[in-house]
Amino acid sequence: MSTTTTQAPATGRARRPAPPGQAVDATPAESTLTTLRRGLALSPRLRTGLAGTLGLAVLAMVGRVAVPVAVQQGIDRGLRAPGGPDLRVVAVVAALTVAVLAATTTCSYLMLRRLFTVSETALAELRTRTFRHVHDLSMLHQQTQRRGSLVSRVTGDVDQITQFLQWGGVILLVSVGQILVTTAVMFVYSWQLTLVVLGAFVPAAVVVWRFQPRLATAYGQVRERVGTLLAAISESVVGAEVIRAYGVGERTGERLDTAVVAHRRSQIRALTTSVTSFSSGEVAAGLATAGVVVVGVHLGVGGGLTVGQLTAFLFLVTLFVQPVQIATEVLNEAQNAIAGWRRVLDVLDERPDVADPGDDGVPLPAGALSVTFDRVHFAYPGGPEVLSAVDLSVPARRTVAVVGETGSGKSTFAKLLTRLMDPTHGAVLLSGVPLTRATFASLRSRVVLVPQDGFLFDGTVAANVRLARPDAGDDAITACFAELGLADWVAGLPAGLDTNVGERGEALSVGERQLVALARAYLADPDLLVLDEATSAVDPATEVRLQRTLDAVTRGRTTVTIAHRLSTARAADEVIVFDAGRVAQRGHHDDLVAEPESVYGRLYAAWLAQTR
Ligand SMILES: Nc1ncnc2c1ncn2[C@@H]1O[C@H](COP(=O)(O)OP(=O)(O)OP(=O)(O)O)[C@@H](O)[C@H]1O
Repeated sequence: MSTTTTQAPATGRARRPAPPGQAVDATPAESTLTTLRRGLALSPRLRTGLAGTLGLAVLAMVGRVAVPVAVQQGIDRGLRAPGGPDLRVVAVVAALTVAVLAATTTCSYLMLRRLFTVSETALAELRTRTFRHVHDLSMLHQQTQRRGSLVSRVTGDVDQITQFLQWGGVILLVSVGQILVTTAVMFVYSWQLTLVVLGAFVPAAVVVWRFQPRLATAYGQVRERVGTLLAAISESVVGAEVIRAYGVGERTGERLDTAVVAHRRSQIRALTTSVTSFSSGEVAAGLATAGVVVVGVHLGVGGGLTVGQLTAFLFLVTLFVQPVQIATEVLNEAQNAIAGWRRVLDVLDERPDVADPGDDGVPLPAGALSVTFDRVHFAYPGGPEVLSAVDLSVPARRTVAVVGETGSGKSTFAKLLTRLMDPTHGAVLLSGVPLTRATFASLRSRVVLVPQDGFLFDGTVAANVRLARPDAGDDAITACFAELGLADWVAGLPAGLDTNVGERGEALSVGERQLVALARAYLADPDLLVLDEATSAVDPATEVRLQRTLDAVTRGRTTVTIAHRLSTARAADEVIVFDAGRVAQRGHHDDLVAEPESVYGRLYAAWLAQTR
């Protein structure tokens, strides 16, 4: 039976999702419009009240056009009135202009407020959704070299969309409004001059249009390089200790330098392309103004245009040219945002490695859980098989130790057992329920994995333990430490339960971190506990304390321990020995050591020699 997950793509659109484990950096070529359509479909809130916002943008623009119209009316009907200058008309025109400007300023304020609120809300949702999805992709997708790339999608790429929608989007809306209103007023004054202006911009429009695909490619590369740069930075920060210890700062620095240079080059390439496209707008602006002066004077001489109308038209040309140039620039910036959007959408399209069966799922049966591996095979994406035909069962309440040489498949076994990954073939069952059918809510509350490094979050000891049961009060947490025989250890901490453990728990020793992680598992009260024993040496006192705590935590529940210390294997009800991805032996420690030539016999002899 194949248990490979087949969940529909997150965006629910027709494009074929990438299979689990496939690189998300392989951004397929896709047109700007397709990306926009996909993006808007995924964030429908962005379209909320768009017509109203556009309406407000157009109204806001009326204010700007009011000035040239007022100048024309002031000159033709006031200063150059047929019966001599009429200052009353000038005063009325001025008062009306002030009123129109006040009304349009209000429209402009309302438009900006709507735009900011809608875009911030929609993009906050997109960021949260992307983050959750990246989290769901866990195990197979979040491999070190790609973490920077994934992080850049949730941060930089979403920021790029936000910046564009808020500033570029506003400017684009305002510009489009200004172009529309100005064109209409220009037509009223002179359709011939309006055609001259529009004609001057036709070649520029063609250039901008033709440059869009090139810009899309150039900015696509920029966004990808930002991801590579973040990956290089995150690796050098996370691995700072090793880098210093081995004096390999220069080599790591070189990787960073290469990423910085590649980013700079792609950015320059994108900007050069955008400047070429932008310059065509400059040329068109010059042509339009010159054309209006020449044709306007010609029309004026023929009596087809008054001085006031020509003056107003020249104002209007400026009002038309300015937003056209700005819109060209914004369109270029839009390509950067669209490239970011495409990367965010691509990540959302990736199928999670494992998916919650949701309403089709069933809760795990009550009580301690039994474990069955039914001919389980597993291979990491693109790699060889690391677990082959694993067939085993562990009765409920049994304590089992899993041992084997490094790389024999023990951690892979633990990840399959806790459904951090699904087998390539075969099935894992808990009390007869295939894990692929167990609801996440039931699985995550009944099965707990304590990883080797006992990861702690920045916060107090109590807050870290409380992660297992958010409603647990300090009394319950104190009682939990007491039941584990750790009351005196907690009392010895600088601020007891309120002691801060620091980032990743680094203010505590490795052994102490394990104690907190075990208390967390104990409070969760799981029915199946999977422990990855710490390999790092802890001092003898902590080791004794850890062992006592472990005994208390595992009592009465099914426990599978990835055992690095064979003292743990010796104390287990049964030992399962892995060798090159297969179960080589299983039985009680005493029976297994009776065969000194077996895998376990050799492991035990090596361990004894090392501990002596
Ligand atoms: N994320 C991964 N991608 C590709 N291959 C992996 C990955 N994780 C582990 N492997 C490979 O799978 C095999 C089994 O690894 P696993 O971590 O299960 O071994 P292990 O017995 O737990 O080793 P150790 O005792 O050192 O922790 C190894 O050959 C390892 O290289």
